Amino acid sequence: MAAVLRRGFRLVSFGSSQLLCGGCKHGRTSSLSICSTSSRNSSSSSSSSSSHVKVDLDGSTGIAVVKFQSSPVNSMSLDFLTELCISLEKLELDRSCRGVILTSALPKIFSAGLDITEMYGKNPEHYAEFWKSVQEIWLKVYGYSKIAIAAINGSSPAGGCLVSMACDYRIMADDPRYRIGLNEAQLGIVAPFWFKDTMVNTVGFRTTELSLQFGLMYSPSDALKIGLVDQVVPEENVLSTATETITKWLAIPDHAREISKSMMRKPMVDRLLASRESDIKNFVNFITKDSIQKSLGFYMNSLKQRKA
Ligand SMILES: CC/C=C\CCC/C=C/C(=O)SCCNC(=O)CCNC(=O)[C@H](O)C(C)(C)COP(=O)(O)OP(=O)(O)OC[C@H]1O[C@@H](n2cnc3c(N)ncnc32)[C@H](O)[C@@H]1OP(=O)(O)O
Repeated sequence: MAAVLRRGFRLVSFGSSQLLCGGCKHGRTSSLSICSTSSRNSSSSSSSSSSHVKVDLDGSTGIAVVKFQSSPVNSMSLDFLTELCISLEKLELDRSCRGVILTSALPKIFSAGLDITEMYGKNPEHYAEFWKSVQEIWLKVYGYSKIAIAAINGSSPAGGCLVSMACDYRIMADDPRYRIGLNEAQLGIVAPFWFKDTMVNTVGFRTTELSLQFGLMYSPSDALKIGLVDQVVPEENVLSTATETITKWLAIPDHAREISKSMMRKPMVDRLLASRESDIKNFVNFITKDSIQKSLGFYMNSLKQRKA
């Protein structure tokens, strides 16, 4: 079975089989396969690209670089989340991959977080499908069996911060214009319990309490002080530092690292798995409220006006 799955990965970059993405069941795989390309060379390195995500796997080191390439700001739309989840799932099934680096192909932005247009002016069914895909990306990254390092080469608010925190280690570019944090409160929305718990497990209770209530965004140096990121390096060194870092992690026997990680993270993964439906209902009830839609509308307009 594993061999079949691996062959599927080689031949069809974003495979049409649900088997290939057992943890990412949006039922959206076939439409995404249309725009993807892939190639593999003799040393079993490979590249694949879809509209939102590019993957380069170096077969000699076992390191895959997963680049977000969703212009203009890598906002996490349903399609983005689906493609990212499928890419990570395939790498998880690929025995030649031992760790992934998540980074951005765009300048100045790691990810603008969840795509606000997916949460505004749509119907409840759409919100439920979207939220399921948000849950899935968190479940995939937080529970990832392989090493996951975030190379944060730009701003990373809200959902972008969540995905970074779900990784094993975070390296951020030292540009003082960049910001990272869970700023949901500033949009008039509330980070759900699993965003909160991920932050508590990263920076501790008190810092999370202040961060969530104020919707605080941190500069790289402040993020380093509170432990939201593990290292701050010059922007041009972010990817090379991530590669050096992952190489150190690769020196640990996979099974020992993986079981240790699971021991730390499984209770939180299980908590969301046990309450997925109620969490979706809660999100849909919340996001469909007139007052919340109004807040999101104001926020979207303020983003546009800031530019004008
Ligand atoms: C019960 C639980 C309930 C709810 C839980 C919900 C949890 C939500 C999590 C989230 O992730 S919400 C999203 C939070 N994200 C943000 O607040 C980021 C907002 N964006 C920015 O701050 C900036 O855009 C930036 C990312 C710093 C980039 O700045 P820059 O100056 O480079 O670009 P610009 O602002 O001009 O934006 C370009 C373009 O992109 C649109 N945009 C930006 N962010 C988003 C987004 N998150 N979703 C959708 N669209 C976004 C922006 O409006 C511009 O559009 P335009 O070109 O059409 O004007």
